[in-house]
Amino acid sequence: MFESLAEKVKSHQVNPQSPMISVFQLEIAEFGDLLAWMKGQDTFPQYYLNFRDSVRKIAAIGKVRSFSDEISAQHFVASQDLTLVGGMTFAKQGHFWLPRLMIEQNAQGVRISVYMDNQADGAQEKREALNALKTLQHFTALEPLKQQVKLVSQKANQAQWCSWVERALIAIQQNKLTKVVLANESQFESAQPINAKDFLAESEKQNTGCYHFLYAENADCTFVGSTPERLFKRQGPQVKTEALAGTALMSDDEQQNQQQAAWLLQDRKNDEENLFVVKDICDNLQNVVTQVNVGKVELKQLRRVQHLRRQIEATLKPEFSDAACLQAIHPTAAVSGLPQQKAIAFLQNSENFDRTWYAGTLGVMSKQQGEFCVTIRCAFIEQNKIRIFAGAGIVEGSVPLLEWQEIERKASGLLTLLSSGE
Ligand SMILES: C=C(O[C@@H]1C=C(C(=O)O)C=C[C@H]1O)C(=O)O
Ligand SMILES: [Mg+2]
Repeated sequence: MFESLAEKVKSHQVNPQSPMISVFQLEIAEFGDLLAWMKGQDTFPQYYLNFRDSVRKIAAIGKVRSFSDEISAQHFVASQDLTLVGGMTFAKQGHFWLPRLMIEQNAQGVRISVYMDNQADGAQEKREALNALKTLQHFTALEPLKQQVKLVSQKANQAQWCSWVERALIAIQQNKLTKVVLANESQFESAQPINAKDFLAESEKQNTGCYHFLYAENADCTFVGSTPERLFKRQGPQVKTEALAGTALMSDDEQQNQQQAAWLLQDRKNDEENLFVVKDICDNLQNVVTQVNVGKVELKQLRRVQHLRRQIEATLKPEFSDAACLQAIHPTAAVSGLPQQKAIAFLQNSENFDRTWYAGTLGVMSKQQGEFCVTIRCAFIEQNKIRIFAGAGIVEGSVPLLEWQEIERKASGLLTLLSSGE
C-alpha cells in the first residue's frame, strides 16, 4: 500500500526548480490505531494530538526543520503552505517543527505525508524518508495499564502548598495581584515501567471531552496529558477561544454532580475566577482583532471535576495569524494569573519547580487554520516514574484547604488511570 510513496521518494531528484521542501502524500480510508503505531516507533521527536471537538487526530515522528519562535514558524507556514506541529512552554519557549512523517486522520480518511528537505543532503534525506515509510508497518499492540503506583515525593506537601496560597491571598488583599494560579508537582513510582502510549490510550478512554496530547523529544521522557482547555482554534480570520476556570467536584453520583453543578453556576468566587480569564483574554486580543464576542457561562463536565466555561469568538485583523494569537493570549489567566507579569513573578518566587511544558501549549499551525490546547492535566513519564502537575486559580475568597483538594482532584484524572487497577 505504501510502495507508491516509496517509489516517489526513491525517484525524487532535486533540481533548481524544486521547492524548499518536497511533500509526498497518500490518502487512504483507514490506517489503524495511531497510538499503537506510535508505540512501535523509535524515531524522535514524537508528537500526537487527538483534538477535543472532532474526530481529528495527528501523529508525527522525526524532524525535517525546526523553529524556536512562533514568528519564524508562521513565516515558514505562510511561505511554504505546510503544517507545523509543536507549541510553547509555560515560559513561552517555542518549539515548532516540520516532522519527517505525519499521519492525519479525520472523518474523511487518513492522509500520510512524508517531507524531504531539498536544501539538505539528498542521500541522507532519501534514507530518512524511506526509513520513515517503513515504520508505517510497525504497530505494537496497546496493553491495559496494570501498574500500581505509590507517591514518592511532592514539590509541596499539603501544609507547604497551603502556605503558598496564604501568601497569594496576602498579595491579593494588598492589591498586588488579582489572581494567581499556583500549581504542584507530584512524583509517583511503579515497580514496572509505564508505557506513555498505553497510558494515553487509557486516558482517551476514560477522560473523554478532552484534547489528548503526547510529546517526546527523545526516548527518556514523554510528556502526555488530557486537557479540557482550548487555547484557540483559528479558521482563516475566525478565532475561537475560551475562559475555562472555576471548579467543582464530579463523581459517579449523578445527583451529587447536579448539586455541585447548581452550586458552581451560582458561586461568586468561581464566577470571578472565570471572569478574570475572560477579561484577560479580551484585553490581550484587543490589538489583533476587529471584534470579540463572549458567550454565556456554561459547564464543562469531566470525569473527576467540572468547570465553568465561557466561549469567546473573535475576528483577526487581516495581517494577523496564529503567532499573534499565541503571543497575545498564552499563558492566559486560567494558568498564570492577573496582572500576568506580576502573577508570573509571584509563581517564580513561590513554586519550587520549573513548569516547563505544564501549562504550556501544543497544537498545529497551517496557512488556513491553527489549533492549540493548553497543556494542563498532564504528566512526564520516565521509565517507572510519573510526575503529575495540577494547579488552581487563587482569588479573593479562596480557602487554602479547598484549593488543595481541587488540585488533588485535578491530578486524580490521570492518577486514577494507574491506581484503579486491581
Ligand atoms: C491550572 C489548572 O487548571 C485551571 C484552573 C482551574 C481552576 O482553578 O478552577 C480550572 C481550569 C483550568 O483553567 C490545572 O489543571 O493545572
Ligand atoms: Mg479554581
